[in-house]
Amino acid sequence: MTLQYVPIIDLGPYFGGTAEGKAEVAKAVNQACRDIGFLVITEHQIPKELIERVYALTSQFFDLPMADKRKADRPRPDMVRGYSAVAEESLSYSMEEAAPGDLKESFSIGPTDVPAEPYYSEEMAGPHFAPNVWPPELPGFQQAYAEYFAAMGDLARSLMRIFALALALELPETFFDDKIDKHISMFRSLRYPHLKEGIKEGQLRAGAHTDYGSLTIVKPDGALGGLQVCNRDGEWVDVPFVEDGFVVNIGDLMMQWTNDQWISTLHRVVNPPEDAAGDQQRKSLVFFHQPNYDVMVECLPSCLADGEKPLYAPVSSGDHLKSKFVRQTTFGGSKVA
Ligand SMILES: O=C(O)CCC(=O)C(=O)O
Ligand SMILES: [Fe+2]
Repeated sequence: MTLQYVPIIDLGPYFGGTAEGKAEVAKAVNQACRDIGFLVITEHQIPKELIERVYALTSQFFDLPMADKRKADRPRPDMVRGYSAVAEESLSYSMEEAAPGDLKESFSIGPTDVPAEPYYSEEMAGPHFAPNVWPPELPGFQQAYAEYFAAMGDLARSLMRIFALALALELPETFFDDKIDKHISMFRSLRYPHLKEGIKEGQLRAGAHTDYGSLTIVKPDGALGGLQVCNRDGEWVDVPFVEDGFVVNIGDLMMQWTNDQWISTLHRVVNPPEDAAGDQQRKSLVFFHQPNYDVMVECLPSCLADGEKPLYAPVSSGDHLKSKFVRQTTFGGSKVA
């Protein structure tokens, strides 16, 4: 039976380290990625204290006056760093479809503590290791964000190991390790204000889109107006909110790697219901995991049945990401691509 809802999967048995425990988790993850492309994970080993610290500093940042947030403004359209205000981006643009700007503001960082080696600065590295921009006002912010980025990188590596186990018996658990050891991921905090008026026709907190990379790890809060996923029957279903859980979904690159055996699912963030009481402002912490820029993503041999052909031409992780970024930003409503 195909899962039509997002399952909740306890990673405890994987981290417990026994072969049975790992196989049990890998099996559940395989089904989730095949059927709906989303799962909620619990027992993920990320300290609650770190999540709470990042949340608190994120609130402080978004509460700053606009002029102060603008001190950490996004430097260039192809550099996803720093602050973007409400409606400056539309995720639906990345799907080649015109849509009003998303009702969210964001703050983004890329890799921190980048080594002073040519790999990170040569032409091919493009904007992937661009310097971060930080808000000058908030002590502890840079430290907390860098710690969170590192913790998410570690969790993503564990998830990629589970993916390797889930995909094929013949793939070693560490198959992806050397493809993500210089990952070009992005961590982005989001605040969706609770707007009661001025919302345009079709304007959402985040328009329907798929994510680009290998996987995404989201820490949502419980506000009304949350994340929805389009299931195999074409219905929008709510992602369950689990207090200490993370939402994980796979992105387009993982779908290509598996020749569509796993799906990068359309999702969106809806507005709160019109009669929602109180302030239903929503905050989320989103980590977009993206393999090393020079990794060629091409169909895994174990995902090809006899006589089947790869559906996608091989693409480098860096080129794939760059092609998506530029489309996502809007300036005065026109598409920059
Ligand atoms: O805020 C969320 O829960 C998810 C947002 C999202 O899907 C994205 O930014 O790609
Ligand atoms: Fe997304």
